[in-house]
Amino acid sequence: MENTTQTQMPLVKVSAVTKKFGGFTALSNVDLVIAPGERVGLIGPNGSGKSTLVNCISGMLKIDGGTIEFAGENISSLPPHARVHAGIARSFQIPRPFKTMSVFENIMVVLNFSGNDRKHADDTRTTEERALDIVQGVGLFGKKDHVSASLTQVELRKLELARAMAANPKVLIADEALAGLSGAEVDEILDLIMGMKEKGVSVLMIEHIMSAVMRFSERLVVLVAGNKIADGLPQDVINNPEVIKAYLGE
Ligand SMILES: Nc1ncnc2c1ncn2[C@@H]1O[C@H](COP(=O)(O)OP(=O)(O)OP(=O)(O)O)[C@@H](O)[C@H]1O
Repeated sequence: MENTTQTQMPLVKVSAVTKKFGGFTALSNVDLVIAPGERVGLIGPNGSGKSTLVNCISGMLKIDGGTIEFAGENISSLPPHARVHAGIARSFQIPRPFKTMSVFENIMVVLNFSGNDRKHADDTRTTEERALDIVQGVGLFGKKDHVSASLTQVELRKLELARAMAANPKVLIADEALAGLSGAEVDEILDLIMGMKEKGVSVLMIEHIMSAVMRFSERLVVLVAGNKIADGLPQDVINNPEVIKAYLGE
């Protein structure tokens, strides 16, 4: 069930990646391609290797075999900060916002340390103006001067998204961004993540909430026990007997 419609140069290209923890193989020859601006859902039963795969892409884990390319460059041995700099942002696990700083200050920190390097040449806004635009973009303008420790759960997710966007990424890895939110809040955060496509940002989303995965994904990838068992259009993938068996057998 490989997607054969991809003709653009992939933004992310994971080829035959293997990751072992001691004698245990957490990922076995996994391939994954993400096109520029594409929204890809990554699902699989608990312990199937989803976090391990995104940790390999973001550089938190070293791979034991295969290659990871980003925009045509082999980044397999780059440290995490160099991958962030190249345009890979990871949200919802680390880094956490600075609790004693305001929403605005949290965005300024990211812009000063990473986003400014990667801003578009024709962007004439000041750093402060850019920070305010980002804060406004996630609906936190009214809270811009509030310390992040005072934010609600859904506001914190918005701040994390804003921090990821401030780094001006080409791909965002959203790892269980919707966990613990109410139905309306899930829709709110999902809308923000889906809106990134208009900014040209690709998103790889790990998520257990299937209704959200189906709404979000242009393509759906399934890992089971460290192997990719399906990769294609979401409707096709969820009707794949091997995928159904993997979930029912959980
Ligand atoms: N640092 C580690 N050392 C040893 N084993 C690990 C380590 N990290 C992950 N594993 C093992 O690798 C397997 C894959 O774990 P991983 O966290 O990638 O799964 P997952 O699909 O993200 O699961 P979940 O949906 O529960 O988050 C599991 O069996 C896990 O116990």
